[in-house]
Amino acid sequence: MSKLIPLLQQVPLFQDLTAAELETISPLFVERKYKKGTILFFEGDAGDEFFLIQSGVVKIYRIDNSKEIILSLFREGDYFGEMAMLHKGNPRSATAETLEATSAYTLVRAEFQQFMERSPKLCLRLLEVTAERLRRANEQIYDLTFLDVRSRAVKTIVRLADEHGVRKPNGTLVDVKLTHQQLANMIGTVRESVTKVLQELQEEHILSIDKKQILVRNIDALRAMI
Ligand SMILES: Nc1ncnc2c1ncn2[C@@H]1O[C@@H]2COP(=O)(O)O[C@H]2[C@H]1O
Repeated sequence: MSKLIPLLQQVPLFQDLTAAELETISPLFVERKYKKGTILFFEGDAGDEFFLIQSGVVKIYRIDNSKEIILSLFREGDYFGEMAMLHKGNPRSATAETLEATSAYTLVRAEFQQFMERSPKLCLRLLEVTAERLRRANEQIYDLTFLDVRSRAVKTIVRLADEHGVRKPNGTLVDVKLTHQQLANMIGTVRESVTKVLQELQEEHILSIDKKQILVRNIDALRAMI
């Protein structure tokens, strides 16, 4: 059995495929390894590959005049690059860059489309994830329009804890190393404002930071703020 099959079985997108379908699709993926800081593709590139992360972290962002907004962070079991692939001729909607050494499986458009044509369940799962990402993008628009920096920072940290958190005896550790600048690029503000909010939250004993990793000590207090 291919070593990819256990990963595919854990990814909601592929979880309805039969054992035979998994056996057919798994050899079509190509395993790739990337160093930290590798650009996988740029916004605007032509794209015909789908990426499934085996390990590591990838940031999805847009940049304008050296100002960056991070749209999402993806980790093991997450996929990206499906948008340009679904519609031939659509360019990449954002840039993808590894935040850590990353291992991913890639699949070319023709193979993926063949599978979509054969598997309505795969299409439904793809729609579910796309709808969830749209819901989150709507929330980001709302937050950027109506919330102040502290509320946006709190929401971002709660989301990081929910999506990248590892339970520890003294709280939830966000399992991604992020600089204040990268957090600012997720929140849509400047580094100085993030430093100020993080300082306040540390003084309130809600979180602590060690080697660029956030440990949320009181997630309930953080949730109560949003
Ligand atoms: N707002 C977003 N939230 C989550 N993922 C996104 C968002 N925008 C783009 N992406 C992902 O980033 C990828 C960039 O390349 P694609 O447009 O091919 O496919 C895109 C999606 O997989």
